[in-house]
Amino acid sequence: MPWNTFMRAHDERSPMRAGVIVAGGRSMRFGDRDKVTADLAGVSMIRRVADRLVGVVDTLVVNCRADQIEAISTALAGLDARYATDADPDRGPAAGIRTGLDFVRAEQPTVEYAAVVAADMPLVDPRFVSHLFDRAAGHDAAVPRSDDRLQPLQAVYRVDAMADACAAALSRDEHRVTAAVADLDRVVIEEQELREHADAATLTNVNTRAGITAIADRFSDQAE
Ligand SMILES: Nc1nc2c(ncn2[C@@H]2O[C@H](COP(=O)(O)OP(=O)(O)OP(=O)(O)O)[C@@H](O)[C@H]2O)c(=O)[nH]1
Ligand SMILES: [Mg+2]
Repeated sequence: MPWNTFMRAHDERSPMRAGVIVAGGRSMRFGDRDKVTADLAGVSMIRRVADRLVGVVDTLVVNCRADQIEAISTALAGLDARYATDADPDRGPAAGIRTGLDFVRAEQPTVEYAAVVAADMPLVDPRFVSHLFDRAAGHDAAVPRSDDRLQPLQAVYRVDAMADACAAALSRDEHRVTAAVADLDRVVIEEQELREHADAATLTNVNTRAGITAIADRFSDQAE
């Protein structure tokens, strides 16, 4: 069954939710092209992420470099996505998250929480993203932990708090996203809760061409 490609029907009583797809990396391990627009069983990887997110958010923002917009907007044709481009590219995912959340803060002030998802996580489970929004309520963040590692690139953040925490970390020359997360009032989603609320592959990320091949059969029902 195709994923819902329409934005979540917003309930006026609840605060708006954003989805921020972080896509500004150089895909060095992937080879000679941008992995986020690479084909994954008939559909580009970033499109697969976006199609899964739009059913659980009210607004969609893509963080990338200016030179990626043409290819990414082609991949996302028909979706109402906004673009938050890195003024200073190649400063790592924390800088990308900051760019995306600063954009939301400026352009979409009614958004309190945003799901941040890396563009290379095409198996992101929308049911889990919804759960992360529920768990973040009243806190600054809900971040999963798997194999003893925080997974800050599939997490929900209070927009102001995480934008400020990323800015503070970067100003200390600290580029790890987990350094920013450490400054937040965060809820950590441990393995058992992850198992209960997410598809087992939700955190899978693709770095290489072999990584595409390894998960392609997960999408065989949706191939054109
Ligand atoms: N905005 C921005 N996003 C980044 C940057 N580096 C990585 N990312 C994103 O963060 C996520 C995880 O990063 P990686 O898996 O290292 O991806 P990558 O850096 O493109 O790939 P490699 O060059 O192989 O490390 C991906 O969605 C990337 O697009 C960056 O410098 N700026
Ligand atoms: Mg990288």
